[in-house]
Amino acid sequence: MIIGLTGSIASGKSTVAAMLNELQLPIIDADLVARVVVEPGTETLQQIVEAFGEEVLLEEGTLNRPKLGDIIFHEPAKRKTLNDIIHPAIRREMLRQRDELLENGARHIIMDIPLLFESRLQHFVDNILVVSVKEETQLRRLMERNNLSESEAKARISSQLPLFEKEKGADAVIYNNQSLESTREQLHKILRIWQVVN
Ligand SMILES: CC(C)(COP(=O)(O)OP(=O)(O)OC[C@H]1O[C@@H](n2cnc3c(N)ncnc32)[C@H](O)[C@@H]1O)[C@@H](O)C(=O)NCCC(=O)NCCS
Ligand SMILES: Nc1ncnc2c1ncn2[C@@H]1O[C@H](COP(=O)(O)OP(=O)(O)OP(=O)(O)O)[C@@H](O)[C@H]1O
Repeated sequence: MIIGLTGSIASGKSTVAAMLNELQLPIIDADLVARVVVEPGTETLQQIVEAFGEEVLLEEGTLNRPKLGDIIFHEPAKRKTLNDIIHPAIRREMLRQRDELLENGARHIIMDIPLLFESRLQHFVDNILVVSVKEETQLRRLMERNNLSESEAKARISSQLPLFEKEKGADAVIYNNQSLESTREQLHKILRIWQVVN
Protein backbone atom coordinates (compact mmCIF):
# COMPACT_ATOMS: atom_id res chain seq x y z
CA MET A 1 0.00 0.00 0.00
CA ILE A 2 1.23 3.51 -0.82
CA ILE A 3 0.15 5.91 1.92
CA GLY A 4 0.05 9.66 1.24
CA LEU A 5 0.90 11.44 4.51
CA THR A 6 -0.18 15.07 4.50
CA GLY A 7 -1.55 17.88 6.63
CA SER A 8 -0.64 21.52 6.91
CA ILE A 9 2.49 23.33 7.97
CA ALA A 10 3.39 22.36 11.56
CA SER A 11 0.36 20.07 11.90
CA GLY A 12 2.61 17.17 12.84
CA LYS A 13 3.49 15.34 9.61
CA SER A 14 7.18 14.95 10.53
CA THR A 15 6.21 13.83 14.02
CA VAL A 16 3.97 11.11 12.58
CA ALA A 17 6.60 10.29 9.93
CA ALA A 18 9.12 9.64 12.73
CA MET A 19 6.63 7.19 14.32
CA LEU A 20 6.22 5.46 10.94
CA ASN A 21 10.01 5.31 10.61
CA GLU A 22 10.18 3.51 14.00
CA LEU A 23 7.98 0.84 12.37
CA GLN A 24 10.64 0.43 9.62
CA LEU A 25 8.24 1.76 6.97
CA PRO A 26 10.15 3.46 4.10
CA ILE A 27 9.33 7.18 3.77
CA ILE A 28 9.73 9.49 0.80
CA ASP A 29 9.77 13.06 2.16
CA ALA A 30 8.75 15.74 -0.36
CA ASP A 31 10.37 18.48 1.70
CA LEU A 32 13.72 16.64 1.59
CA VAL A 33 13.30 15.97 -2.14
CA ALA A 34 12.56 19.71 -2.56
CA ARG A 35 16.03 20.39 -1.10
CA VAL A 36 17.79 17.82 -3.31
CA VAL A 37 16.36 19.19 -6.58
CA VAL A 38 17.66 22.72 -5.89
CA GLU A 39 21.24 21.79 -4.96
CA PRO A 40 23.96 23.89 -6.64
CA GLY A 41 24.42 22.86 -10.27
CA THR A 42 20.85 21.64 -10.79
CA GLU A 43 18.78 23.00 -13.67
CA THR A 44 15.96 23.69 -11.21
CA LEU A 45 18.13 26.07 -9.16
CA GLN A 46 19.21 27.80 -12.38
CA GLN A 47 15.56 28.30 -13.38
CA ILE A 48 14.76 29.69 -9.91
CA VAL A 49 17.63 32.21 -10.18
CA GLU A 50 16.45 33.20 -13.66
CA ALA A 51 12.94 33.79 -12.27
CA PHE A 52 13.82 35.44 -8.94
CA GLY A 53 17.31 36.90 -9.49
CA GLU A 54 20.65 36.32 -7.77
CA GLU A 55 19.17 37.73 -4.53
CA VAL A 56 17.80 34.24 -3.73
CA LEU A 57 21.31 32.78 -3.68
CA LEU A 58 23.75 32.72 -0.75
CA GLU A 59 27.43 33.51 -1.36
CA GLU A 60 28.36 29.83 -1.62
CA GLY A 61 25.81 29.42 -4.43
CA THR A 62 23.15 27.60 -2.41
CA LEU A 63 19.52 28.68 -2.22
CA ASN A 64 18.75 31.38 0.35
CA ARG A 65 15.71 29.52 1.74
CA PRO A 66 14.46 32.14 4.23
CA LYS A 67 14.73 34.83 1.53
CA LEU A 68 12.76 32.81 -1.05
CA GLY A 69 10.31 31.77 1.66
CA ASP A 70 9.63 35.43 2.54
CA ILE A 71 8.96 36.15 -1.14
CA ILE A 72 6.66 33.21 -1.93
CA PHE A 73 4.69 33.04 1.31
CA HIS A 74 3.56 36.64 0.92
CA GLU A 75 3.02 36.78 -2.85
CA PRO A 76 0.76 34.08 -4.36
CA ALA A 77 1.77 34.92 -7.95
CA LYS A 78 5.44 34.39 -7.09
CA ARG A 79 4.57 31.20 -5.18
CA LYS A 80 2.96 29.93 -8.39
CA THR A 81 6.10 30.83 -10.35
CA LEU A 82 8.22 28.81 -7.93
CA ASN A 83 5.76 25.91 -7.85
CA ASP A 84 5.64 25.74 -11.66
CA ILE A 85 9.43 25.41 -11.68
CA ILE A 86 10.04 23.10 -8.72
CA HIS A 87 6.98 20.80 -8.48
CA PRO A 88 7.67 18.85 -11.71
CA ALA A 89 11.23 18.17 -10.48
CA ILE A 90 9.96 17.10 -7.04
CA ARG A 91 7.32 14.85 -8.59
CA ARG A 92 9.82 13.15 -10.92
CA GLU A 93 12.27 12.44 -8.08
CA MET A 94 9.53 11.18 -5.71
CA LEU A 95 8.19 8.76 -8.33
CA ARG A 96 11.75 7.59 -9.07
CA GLN A 97 12.27 6.83 -5.38
CA ARG A 98 8.85 5.14 -5.14
CA ASP A 99 9.54 2.88 -8.15
CA GLU A 100 12.99 2.01 -6.76
CA LEU A 101 11.47 0.95 -3.43
CA LEU A 102 8.79 -1.13 -5.19
CA GLU A 103 11.44 -2.84 -7.37
CA ASN A 104 13.35 -3.66 -4.17
CA GLY A 105 10.25 -5.39 -2.78
CA ALA A 106 8.78 -2.75 -0.48
CA ARG A 107 5.20 -3.76 0.44
CA HIS A 108 4.22 -0.44 2.03
CA ILE A 109 5.60 3.02 1.25
CA ILE A 110 4.88 6.36 2.93
CA MET A 111 4.92 9.46 0.72
CA ASP A 112 5.13 12.51 3.01
CA ILE A 113 3.71 15.27 0.76
CA PRO A 114 2.66 18.56 2.42
CA LEU A 115 1.00 19.77 -0.78
CA LEU A 116 -0.63 16.47 -1.80
CA PHE A 117 -4.04 18.10 -2.30
CA GLU A 118 -2.78 21.45 -3.60
CA SER A 119 -0.66 19.61 -6.22
CA ARG A 120 -3.49 17.14 -6.97
CA LEU A 121 -1.29 14.08 -6.31
CA GLN A 122 -4.10 11.92 -4.85
CA HIS A 123 -3.76 9.44 -7.73
CA PHE A 124 -0.13 8.67 -6.77
CA VAL A 125 -1.22 7.05 -3.48
CA ASP A 126 -3.67 4.35 -2.35
CA ASN A 127 -4.72 5.82 1.01
CA ILE A 128 -4.46 9.39 2.32
CA LEU A 129 -3.62 10.00 5.98
CA VAL A 130 -4.14 13.60 7.15
CA VAL A 131 -2.51 14.89 10.32
CA SER A 132 -4.81 17.63 11.61
CA VAL A 133 -4.57 20.10 14.46
CA LYS A 134 -6.56 23.00 15.88
CA GLU A 135 -5.57 26.33 14.31
CA GLU A 136 -4.45 27.95 17.57
CA THR A 137 -2.26 24.94 18.38
CA GLN A 138 -0.79 24.95 14.87
CA LEU A 139 -0.03 28.68 15.04
CA ARG A 140 1.65 28.36 18.45
CA ARG A 141 3.76 25.36 17.44
CA LEU A 142 4.82 26.95 14.15
CA MET A 143 5.81 30.24 15.83
CA GLU A 144 7.78 28.35 18.51
CA ARG A 145 9.48 25.91 16.15
CA ASN A 146 10.49 28.39 13.42
CA ASN A 147 10.81 31.47 15.61
CA LEU A 148 8.27 33.29 13.40
CA SER A 149 6.07 36.28 14.19
CA GLU A 150 2.32 35.63 14.26
CA SER A 151 1.90 37.34 10.84
CA GLU A 152 4.73 35.31 9.27
CA ALA A 153 3.28 32.09 10.67
CA LYS A 154 -0.23 33.01 9.46
CA ALA A 155 1.16 33.80 5.96
CA ARG A 156 2.61 30.31 5.78
CA ILE A 157 -0.54 28.62 7.10
CA SER A 158 -2.78 30.53 4.65
CA SER A 159 -0.59 29.50 1.71
CA GLN A 160 -2.08 26.01 1.97
CA LEU A 161 -5.59 24.55 1.79
CA PRO A 162 -7.38 24.71 5.17
CA LEU A 163 -7.08 21.53 7.24
CA PHE A 164 -10.86 21.00 7.37
CA GLU A 165 -10.78 20.74 3.55
CA LYS A 166 -7.97 18.18 3.69
CA GLU A 167 -9.83 16.15 6.34
CA LYS A 168 -12.70 15.74 3.84
CA GLY A 169 -10.34 14.17 1.32
CA ALA A 170 -8.68 11.85 3.85
CA ASP A 171 -9.12 8.09 4.21
CA ALA A 172 -8.12 8.59 7.86
CA VAL A 173 -7.34 11.60 10.08
CA ILE A 174 -5.00 11.82 13.08
CA TYR A 175 -5.95 14.61 15.50
CA ASN A 176 -2.60 15.78 16.81
CA ASN A 177 -3.74 18.20 19.54
CA GLN A 178 -3.03 16.09 22.59
CA SER A 179 0.01 14.11 23.70
CA LEU A 180 2.40 12.33 21.36
CA GLU A 181 1.13 9.07 22.93
CA SER A 182 -2.42 9.90 21.83
CA THR A 183 -1.15 10.56 18.30
CA ARG A 184 0.80 7.29 18.30
CA GLU A 185 -2.28 5.33 19.46
CA GLN A 186 -4.41 6.84 16.68
CA LEU A 187 -1.70 6.03 14.12
CA HIS A 188 -1.33 2.39 15.19
CA LYS A 189 -5.12 1.89 15.14
CA ILE A 190 -5.30 3.22 11.56
CA LEU A 191 -2.34 1.04 10.43
CA ARG A 192 -4.02 -2.06 11.92
CA ILE A 193 -7.29 -1.27 10.12
CA TRP A 194 -5.35 -0.84 6.85
CA GLN A 195 -3.49 -4.11 7.63
CA VAL A 196 -0.13 -2.34 7.34
CA VAL A 197 0.83 -3.64 10.80
CA ASN A 198 -0.54 -6.58 12.81
C1 LIG B 1 10.30 28.33 -0.19
C2 LIG B 1 11.30 27.43 0.49
C3 LIG B 1 12.68 27.52 -0.16
C4 LIG B 1 11.42 27.84 1.98
O1 LIG B 1 12.32 26.93 2.59
P1 LIG B 1 12.29 26.74 4.21
O2 LIG B 1 13.44 25.84 4.54
O3 LIG B 1 12.17 28.08 4.86
O4 LIG B 1 10.91 26.00 4.48
P2 LIG B 1 10.62 24.41 4.27
O5 LIG B 1 11.14 23.96 2.95
O6 LIG B 1 11.05 23.67 5.51
O7 LIG B 1 9.04 24.42 4.17
C5 LIG B 1 8.31 24.49 5.40
C6 LIG B 1 6.88 24.13 5.07
O8 LIG B 1 6.37 25.14 4.19
C7 LIG B 1 5.38 24.53 3.38
N1 LIG B 1 5.66 24.85 1.97
C8 LIG B 1 6.83 24.68 1.31
N2 LIG B 1 6.71 25.07 0.04
C9 LIG B 1 5.42 25.47 -0.11
C10 LIG B 1 4.67 25.97 -1.21
N3 LIG B 1 5.22 26.13 -2.41
N4 LIG B 1 3.35 26.28 -1.00
C11 LIG B 1 2.78 26.11 0.21
N5 LIG B 1 3.45 25.64 1.29
C12 LIG B 1 4.75 25.32 1.12
C13 LIG B 1 5.42 23.03 3.62
O9 LIG B 1 4.40 22.70 4.57
C14 LIG B 1 6.76 22.86 4.27
O10 LIG B 1 6.71 21.70 5.07
C15 LIG B 1 10.82 25.96 0.47
O11 LIG B 1 9.64 25.84 1.23
C16 LIG B 1 10.56 25.45 -0.94
O12 LIG B 1 11.49 25.12 -1.66
N6 LIG B 1 9.26 25.38 -1.33
C17 LIG B 1 8.93 24.97 -2.68
C18 LIG B 1 8.93 23.45 -2.75
C19 LIG B 1 7.61 22.91 -2.25
O13 LIG B 1 6.58 23.24 -2.80
N7 LIG B 1 7.68 22.08 -1.19
C20 LIG B 1 6.50 21.37 -0.70
C21 LIG B 1 6.63 19.91 -1.15
S1 LIG B 1 5.06 19.14 -1.35
N1 LIG C 1 1.38 16.18 19.82
C1 LIG C 1 2.31 17.15 19.94
N2 LIG C 1 2.50 17.75 21.12
C2 LIG C 1 3.40 18.75 21.25
N3 LIG C 1 4.17 19.24 20.24
C3 LIG C 1 4.01 18.67 19.03
C4 LIG C 1 3.09 17.60 18.80
N4 LIG C 1 3.16 17.26 17.49
C5 LIG C 1 4.08 18.07 16.92
N5 LIG C 1 4.61 18.91 17.83
C6 LIG C 1 5.63 19.96 17.58
O1 LIG C 1 5.02 20.89 16.71
C7 LIG C 1 5.96 21.32 15.71
C8 LIG C 1 5.42 20.95 14.32
O2 LIG C 1 5.42 19.53 14.20
P1 LIG C 1 6.04 18.86 12.88
O3 LIG C 1 7.38 19.45 12.60
O4 LIG C 1 5.92 17.38 13.03
O5 LIG C 1 4.98 19.40 11.80
P2 LIG C 1 5.05 19.24 10.22
O6 LIG C 1 3.67 19.04 9.75
O7 LIG C 1 6.07 18.22 9.84
O8 LIG C 1 5.58 20.68 9.82
P3 LIG C 1 6.16 21.16 8.37
O9 LIG C 1 5.04 21.09 7.42
O10 LIG C 1 6.63 22.53 8.64
O11 LIG C 1 7.27 20.18 8.07
C9 LIG C 1 7.28 20.64 16.03
O12 LIG C 1 8.07 21.52 16.81
C10 LIG C 1 6.87 19.43 16.86
O13 LIG C 1 7.88 19.04 17.78
